[in-house]
Amino acid sequence: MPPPTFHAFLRALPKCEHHMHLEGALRPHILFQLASKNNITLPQDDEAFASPESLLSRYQRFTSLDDFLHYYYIGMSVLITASDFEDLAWDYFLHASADGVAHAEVFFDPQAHVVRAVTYSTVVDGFSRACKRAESELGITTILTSCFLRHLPVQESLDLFDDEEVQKSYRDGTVTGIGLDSSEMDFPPELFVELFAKARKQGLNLTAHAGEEAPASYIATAVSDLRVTRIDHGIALPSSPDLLSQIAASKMLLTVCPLSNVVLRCVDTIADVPIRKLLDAGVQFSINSDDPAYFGGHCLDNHVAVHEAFDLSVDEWVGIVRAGIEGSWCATERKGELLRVLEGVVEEWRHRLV
Ligand SMILES: Nc1ncnc2[nH]cnc12
Ligand SMILES: [Zn+2]
Repeated sequence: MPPPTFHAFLRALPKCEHHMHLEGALRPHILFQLASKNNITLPQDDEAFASPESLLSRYQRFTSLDDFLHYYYIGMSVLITASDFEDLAWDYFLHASADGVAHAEVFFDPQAHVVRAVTYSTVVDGFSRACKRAESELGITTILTSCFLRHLPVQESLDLFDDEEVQKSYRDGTVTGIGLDSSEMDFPPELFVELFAKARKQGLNLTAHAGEEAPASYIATAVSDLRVTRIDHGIALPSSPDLLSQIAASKMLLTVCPLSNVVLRCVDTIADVPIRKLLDAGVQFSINSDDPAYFGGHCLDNHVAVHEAFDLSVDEWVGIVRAGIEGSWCATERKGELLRVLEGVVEEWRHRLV
């Protein structure tokens, strides 16, 4: 743990979280409660599902992204009603608020719900109700981004994108962007060029998971072919010095998720997340929780873990948080507000931290 004062400083910073999957906030004991309420039978041939405790201990032994995704998709199968989705997101926003998150751009995976006959509107109604509450009761501004699952046939993503309910959510601004997630290896970004071209034409924000387990070439094609304005994870970036310089010069934001990278064995330890390399190269990045219920920590825990591993200076932290504000998809006025809060925090804390 950093000294108590530094921990309080990290908490006080007006952090923007850009990379968290709302379904990844489903904690095992809630998962079991919802399974019982909604009459969902959890797999009986896997002893991990014997109890919330055994499930949680299985989460500590993930072997890869795909091993995690297996549990992630089973877990979310207990979400049925709009209230289930609302309660899940609200639980996340309460944690985010306690962590000092000021602005949250959150993902959800519509294809994983519509395939179970839970309608897109049910999911979006529930999540957007929680977003509205987060804004009015917690003062957290929010943005919802619909992610498409890259392990499924491309045509399924195009069909869902064109669906009337989905289009309505884009038109009315309830959902303002698309992302690309799920199994990465062998599903390179360029497969989804048509989907992203359509979304771009509609003025949606574009992001993609890239360079999490797969090499930097996935980051390159996410940028060149999908024309994303953000990269989720991107930890493979330093392996390509030219691309590293290009991303740094473009000021594109990487949404780095340190605890996730360790738990999913993309790196051995937090010290192997390329935080120092990104800072030295001038790459803009934010620090995020990805799937907090599965990876053992929320946004602040990720900041603390990075501080413990890299012992960053106050100025480096201020730079990271400023990059997060500037790289957010919120309105310019909100960015201005958050930058002023950041200035106030620095003024209040700098003398206490020397
Ligand atoms: N870390 C991750 N990578 C890819 N897809 C995901 N879906 C939820 N978490 C994910
Ligand atoms: Zn993710």
